[in-house]
Amino acid sequence: MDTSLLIMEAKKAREKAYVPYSKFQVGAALLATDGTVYHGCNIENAAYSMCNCAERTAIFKAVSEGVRTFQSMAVVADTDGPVSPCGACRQVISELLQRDTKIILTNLKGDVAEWTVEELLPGAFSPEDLNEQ
Ligand SMILES: O=c1ccn([C@H]2C[C@H](O)[C@@H](CO)O2)c(=O)[nH]1
Ligand SMILES: [Zn+2]
Repeated sequence: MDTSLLIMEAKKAREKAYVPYSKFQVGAALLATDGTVYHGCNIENAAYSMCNCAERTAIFKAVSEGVRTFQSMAVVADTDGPVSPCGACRQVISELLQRDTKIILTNLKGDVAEWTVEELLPGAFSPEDLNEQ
C-alpha cells in the first residue's frame, strides 16, 4: 500500500480518539503483511496513567487477532513537525514490529519522516536480554 494511503487511514483512525483530558488526537494505521490495516487511536481515562496511545492501540489490536508481521505503520497528530512516539510505544514497537517495518511519522501539515524500528529506540531492551544471566 502507498504511504499516502496509509497516512489517510491514520487520519481516519485519529478521528476516533477519546481525548477529553489532553484534547490531543493521535491516529495510527498499522499495515500487516497480509494487507490488513489496523486502526489505532489514543484512548484516555480520568485515571490519567491509564491513557493508551494510538500506536499501542493499533499494535495490540493486531496482535490480539493473531497478526504478528507488519509492513509499515503511519502515525499522525496535529504537531509542529512529524509526531514523535512516546518511550512506552517505542519499546512496544521494538518488540512487536520487525526490523524492516517502516515507521511513517507525520502531521496534519503534511510533514513526513520515515524511521526504522532501530532508529526509534537504539539499544532497546529485548526478549534476548532475558536469557543472558
Ligand atoms: O505518539 C503519541 C504521543 C502521544 N499520544 C497520546 C497520549 C495522550 O493521550 C496524548 C497526550 O500525550 O497523546 C499518542 O497517542 N501517541
Ligand atoms: Zn505512546
